[in-house]
Amino acid sequence: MEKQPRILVSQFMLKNRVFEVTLNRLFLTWKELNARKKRVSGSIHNTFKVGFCLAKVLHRTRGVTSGSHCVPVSEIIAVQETEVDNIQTKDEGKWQKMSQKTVETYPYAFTVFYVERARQHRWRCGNVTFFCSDGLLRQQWVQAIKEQLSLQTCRPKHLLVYINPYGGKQQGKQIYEQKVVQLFTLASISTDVIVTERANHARDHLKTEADLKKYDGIVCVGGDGMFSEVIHGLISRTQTDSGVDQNCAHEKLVQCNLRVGIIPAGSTDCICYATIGINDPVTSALHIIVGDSQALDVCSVHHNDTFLKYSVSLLGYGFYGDILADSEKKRWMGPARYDFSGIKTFLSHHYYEGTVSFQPATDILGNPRDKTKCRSGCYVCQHNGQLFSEEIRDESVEGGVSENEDEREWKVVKGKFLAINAASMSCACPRSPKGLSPAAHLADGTTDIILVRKCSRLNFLRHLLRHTSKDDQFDLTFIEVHRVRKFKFTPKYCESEDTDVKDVRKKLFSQICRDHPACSCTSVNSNWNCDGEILDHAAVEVGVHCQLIKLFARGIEEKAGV
Ligand SMILES: CCCCCCCCCCCCC/C=C/[C@@H](O)[C@H](COP(=O)(O)O)NC(=O)CCCCCCCCCCCCCCC
Ligand SMILES: Nc1ncnc2c1ncn2[C@@H]1O[C@H](COP(=O)(O)OP(=O)(O)O)[C@@H](O)[C@H]1O
Ligand SMILES: [Ca+2]
Repeated sequence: MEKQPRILVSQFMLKNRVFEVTLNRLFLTWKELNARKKRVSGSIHNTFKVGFCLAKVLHRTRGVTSGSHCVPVSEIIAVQETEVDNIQTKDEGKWQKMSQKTVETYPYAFTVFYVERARQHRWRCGNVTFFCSDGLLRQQWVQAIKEQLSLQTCRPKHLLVYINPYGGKQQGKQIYEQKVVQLFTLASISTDVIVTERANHARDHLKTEADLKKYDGIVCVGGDGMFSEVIHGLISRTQTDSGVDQNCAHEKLVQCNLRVGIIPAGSTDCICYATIGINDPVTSALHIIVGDSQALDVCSVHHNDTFLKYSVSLLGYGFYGDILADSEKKRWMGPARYDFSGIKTFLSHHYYEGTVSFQPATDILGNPRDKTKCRSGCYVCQHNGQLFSEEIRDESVEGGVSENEDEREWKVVKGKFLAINAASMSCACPRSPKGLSPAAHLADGTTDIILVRKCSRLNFLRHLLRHTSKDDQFDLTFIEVHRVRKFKFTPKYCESEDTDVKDVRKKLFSQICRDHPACSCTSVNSNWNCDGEILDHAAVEVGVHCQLIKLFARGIEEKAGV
């Protein structure tokens, strides 16, 4: 077949007007040739139904000026030849068939589907249909656009999808079928879908059974808990395949190559919200289709040299641990369980004693009190990621852990805490759009430890309320925040080798309450909330693994659509 020219320029009809349409390696543009020409009634409009109606073209695309449009090739979803006979145009608010005259004059059409930016970081699938009188010209254009799309090698072709039918409002299956399937089909993505039948089904399948070579990525439909399952399966599988022992807290873990996409259908959806800017299934599906990639830090959590869990968002002891433990009993309430347990936990006002030790990350760019935030293409993440990989290289040359790391000073904070939170990312979510640590980075190799010391209910409420306003939630005397690469927590009432938290509670409960006759405390230790899962131990050792996994995301874009 004849080789396509590098740039295609042709004239096509659109909205009954003539447009000059240009395609090069980077952009598809269309520009009205005679902008003043009056619109003829019954004209062709570029919003219409083709099979199923994806979305109205709202002319919100970046780079749109009046009569001129520009779509990056990297944001084209698909191109299709269009049957002119079946096209319905929207005119004066009503769907109408195109006039016979137009059909006869311009019987050849093709439709381009592309990403449109809407409000609050939402993406939608827009479309535009060009009409012409020459069948060969249409064929040449469709072919050329398809060729450009085939050069987008970062796009996934075959995906493994896990759906949690019980997450959030139990809508996972419906959300996937009604909002995602048609987009994947349009983008020629094939899928193997597994609807989970029990907790840890996805994790175990990934860990031992799934033939990962077959896929270009994994998609999970659910909340943060479901995402956690998927990355546990994927990280464990990658380490096993590479002979790395997860139980060794100081071992360098091997990065996972397969990207993971999250179709939000959970209760908090913090990971999706903080990496894309919104928890919206269509937006997530489009980020998967265009083949976005965002690296993510992962914390490993160990107890006495035994691996417990990984965390990518919140590791919270005290307040958020107690909320989670209480809310698990109220799953039937759906996402509202967190508000209910939140108020209950706030009123109970428990504090916990213990020691937090950490190595402050001093050699990196960024600080938890920064005003600038982690955004798409973040310089801080790139810089610190580079620094981190250089350190790792040096270590492997010398063999063993670098001296620098061991020599770094450990800070020790002892006290009574309402909450100890480690946020590896902002933890932005619909409840708090700026998150627990607004300046935290997705991929800088660090986590922000937020210590909330014992204070009055009123002061704690002030701190909580500031998560929902512009005020600085760290600018309070009882709050400390540190950016770290590693930390340890030791509860005052330590667990012995073989006992778990429940045994400790039993053992110490009587003694504590003898010491404080008026106290209403129910437990001496809290639980760790690890991305929405409860850990079995209170004493933990945590290390950050810089950019261990990758998501189908690009970080939050600086400027959203109008
Ligand atoms: C008074 C208003 C205070 C608003 C404070 C909001 C801070 C919210 C920060 C939330 C960070 C969430 C980090 C992510 C955690 C998720 O991994 C994890 C699992 O998600 P999944 O169920 O989708 O699987 N989710 C959670 O652990 C849920 C945390 C929910 C926190 C809700 C907090 C509500 C607090 C209400 C306090 C009310 C005081 C009222 C006084 C009269
Ligand atoms: N088929 C299933 N039945 C019961 N639990 C499941 C199933 N699939 C996954 N889970 C578990 O459900 C929990 C919550 O899932 P998630 O999708 O995060 O919803 P939510 O955001 O409402 O917590 C996770 O711990 C996950 O392991
Ligand atoms: Ca981080």
